[in-house]
Amino acid sequence: MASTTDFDGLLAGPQSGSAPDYSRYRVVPARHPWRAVGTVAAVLILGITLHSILTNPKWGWAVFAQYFVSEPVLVGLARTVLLTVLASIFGFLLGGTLAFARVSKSPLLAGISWGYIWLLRSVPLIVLLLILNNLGYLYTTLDLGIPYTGISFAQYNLVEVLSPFAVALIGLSLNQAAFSAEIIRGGILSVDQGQHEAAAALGLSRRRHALGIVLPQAMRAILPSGFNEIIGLAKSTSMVYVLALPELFYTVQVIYRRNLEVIPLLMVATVWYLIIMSVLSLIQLRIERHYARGALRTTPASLLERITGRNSSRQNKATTAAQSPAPAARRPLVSALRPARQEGLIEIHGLSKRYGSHTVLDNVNLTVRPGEVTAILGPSGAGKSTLLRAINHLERASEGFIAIDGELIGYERRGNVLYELKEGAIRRRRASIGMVFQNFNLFPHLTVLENIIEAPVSVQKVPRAVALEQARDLLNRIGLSDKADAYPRQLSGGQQQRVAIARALALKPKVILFDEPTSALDPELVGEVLEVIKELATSGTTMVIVTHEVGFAREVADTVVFMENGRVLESGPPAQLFNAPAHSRLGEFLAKVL
Ligand SMILES: Nc1ncnc2c1ncn2[C@@H]1O[C@H](COP(=O)(O)OP(=O)(O)OP(=O)(O)O)[C@@H](O)[C@H]1O
Repeated sequence: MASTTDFDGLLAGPQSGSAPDYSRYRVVPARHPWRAVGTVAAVLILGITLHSILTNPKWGWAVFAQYFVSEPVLVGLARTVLLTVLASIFGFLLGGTLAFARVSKSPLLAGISWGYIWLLRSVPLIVLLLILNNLGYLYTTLDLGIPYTGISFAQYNLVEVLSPFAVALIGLSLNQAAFSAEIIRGGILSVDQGQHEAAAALGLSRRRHALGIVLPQAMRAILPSGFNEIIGLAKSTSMVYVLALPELFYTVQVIYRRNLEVIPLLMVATVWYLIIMSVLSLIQLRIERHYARGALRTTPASLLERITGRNSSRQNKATTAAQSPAPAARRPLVSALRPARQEGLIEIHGLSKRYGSHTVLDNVNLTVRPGEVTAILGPSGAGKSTLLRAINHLERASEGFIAIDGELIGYERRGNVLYELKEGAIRRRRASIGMVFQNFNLFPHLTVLENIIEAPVSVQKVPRAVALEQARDLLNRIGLSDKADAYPRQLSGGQQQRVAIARALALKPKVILFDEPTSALDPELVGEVLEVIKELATSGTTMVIVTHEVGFAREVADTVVFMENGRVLESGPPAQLFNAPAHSRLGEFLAKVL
């Protein structure tokens, strides 16, 4: 332990003006005597209990050994394992479908899902099993055909179809589905709203959105309670004794009723249940580790890695890669974009947006010419972000229209009639509009490269190898080649925002929308993001930037738009707006922010 004299020496350093020599101090780890006492007590109690269990002849260990791997017990065990595995698979598949139905926008699907969950959670499992077992008395045959027409393709005797195993499997699966649906729904709800918006802005299909973005992130919340359910299910299989189905518990019951060796045979069942639960717990650990990728800055070492002292996870490799030598010389960003063409004309006519009685956008009219950079300024709550999100159809207009290169957002014009587009068509159109969010909204479970290629591969169907090459090229141009395999949470805020810009550029959009791209960043990191945007501004891509960086807007924008209370109060070249504002509110705003 550091002596008083040593401690004095530590303090004396800065006071005397010279740094203390820390290398001569010895560090003594904190001691926890009560922890040691507790451990010894626990080991003692465990030892006494084990000794008593192993030496007391009444436990009947010889009988235990005789039956532990006997044929009827192993057959019963196989049935228990099979029921657990199959009912878990069917239960979670049906539960997943019910959960997605419950969060869907369709009131009918959500209502049906709610009704199923309500009913199955209310009926005790044992009652459900008995009802299913008696179904054969209610309906003697199972007809596959067209109802009420007399047309039948196949007919089965229901009593034969519903064997005890089939009844047990159906009952356990239906019961499991109701509980797992709510667990999966909880996981889905735990995924940040920004992730849904980013997936929508990239034009990902519903399927890819649900299975590729939402579910992998939801899994972290789903797994602990999900495995609880599976473990509960493995134990609930013992309830199928009401069907006289000889699974593990029923089998030992049959044996001990015959030989009256109750305790040894209950121990046979208990030890097998312990083994099943231990295997399930190990599987849970493995799966949890898989879905933890990207969620933490460093993946915790596995049990094996902790024992061997090696950490070989991909995430930690990525961190090492991040420290590798500087990559090849950086190429300019501008040449990576689509060749400057007269594309990306944005026309906004009479756009209004209301939430209830609150008017957020009020008859906005604005034209952004192709290749122009437009900065939108205004006080908080002016409606700037809402306007930007309406351009990308993340917000639906209450009135008015927006067109990009003459194509209406959200509608298709045929003659004088406007047909509202379905979600699939809206998503396809979104691919030509890039969006960069305030909070980056990178997908945390995907590496930097995977984030960038996600939309080109799944939306534009670019071959994976080509998309990877283009993504590496983009990363080089934004100076982040060495972070290709890192996860977003391993990057600084500025780096994350540069990756988010690369992700938007990967779709080669006609228009890029920036929603306060620097406001979530530390002042030190703002510069690196603004540099990338400045470079893009010379590329001829149409850009609309909502920003609070007035100096940046003055330098980069061709047009500045000033908004307040959902209206455009003034717009024009930066020199005109900043040097001679026509509207008194703009003058007041500039006086405050400059
Ligand atoms: N989903 C919503 N429901 C109800 N009101 C909303 C909703 N979204 C935005 N608003 C309201 O719309 C107004 C404009 O919001 P918006 O985010 O567009 O403002 P902003 O100009 O971008 O502000 P800031 O600079 O603070 O981000 C605000 O008063 C906000 O409370």
